[in-house]
Amino acid sequence: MTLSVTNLSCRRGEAVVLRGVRLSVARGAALVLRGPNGAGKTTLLRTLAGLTPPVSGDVAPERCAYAGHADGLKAQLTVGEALRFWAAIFGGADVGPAVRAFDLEPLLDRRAAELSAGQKRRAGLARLVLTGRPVWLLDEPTVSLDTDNVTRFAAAIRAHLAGGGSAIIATHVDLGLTDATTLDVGQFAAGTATMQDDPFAEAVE
Ligand SMILES: Nc1ncnc2c1ncn2[C@@H]1O[C@H](COP(=O)(O)OP(=O)(O)OP(=O)(O)O)[C@@H](O)[C@H]1O
Repeated sequence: MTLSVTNLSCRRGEAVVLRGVRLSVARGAALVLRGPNGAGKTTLLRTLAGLTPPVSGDVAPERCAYAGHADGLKAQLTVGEALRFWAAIFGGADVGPAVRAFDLEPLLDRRAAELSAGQKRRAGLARLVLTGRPVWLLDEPTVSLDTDNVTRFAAAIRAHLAGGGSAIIATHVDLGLTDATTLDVGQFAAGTATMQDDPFAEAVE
């Protein structure tokens, strides 16, 4: 099993958004999070990524690579500089596979500040490949991508899965991951609970 959590409760600000989350994703598998706007998909992914401490339960952020709504690029760095920086941070991986997976060769000398939204997104998603981490946490990753690049990104996910990785994805776009299982996040809704109501809250304050 690549990632398994039980009895995870998640907060957003002072609100407890999700309670009793149970999920697992195996090597080579993808899990697609479902639920309407506000259900808690981003909250769950941020908690799994270690960006927001869980109210209760354990996560393993060191095994995860997160791609959220922001691309995480420094405006003044070129795409090549950003990729080499990330590669150095995550253990010195060759940037070639990431460049090829996201068709970044023509953009390597361009500063992030001068990229289109979709170009920024491709450069940001390339970081996933460079991390070498087994679990990709993806929050609406295809925003700003054109059709060809959605296809390219879906191929990158499939390659990651084929290599024994896994992915947990919040997406409203069909990525063609026919074997993916789905998880309805709404079943874990915590109602109107706040941190003050939660007996575990002090443990993470
Ligand atoms: N910074 C914040 N502080 C407090 N509450 C927040 C904050 N951001 C979001 N929320 C609330 O947390 C709940 C869960 O939001 P979340 O972003 O996880 O939903 P989502 O399922 O990802 O929605 P969407 O499909 O719109 O992206 C919502 O009720 C939302 O209003």
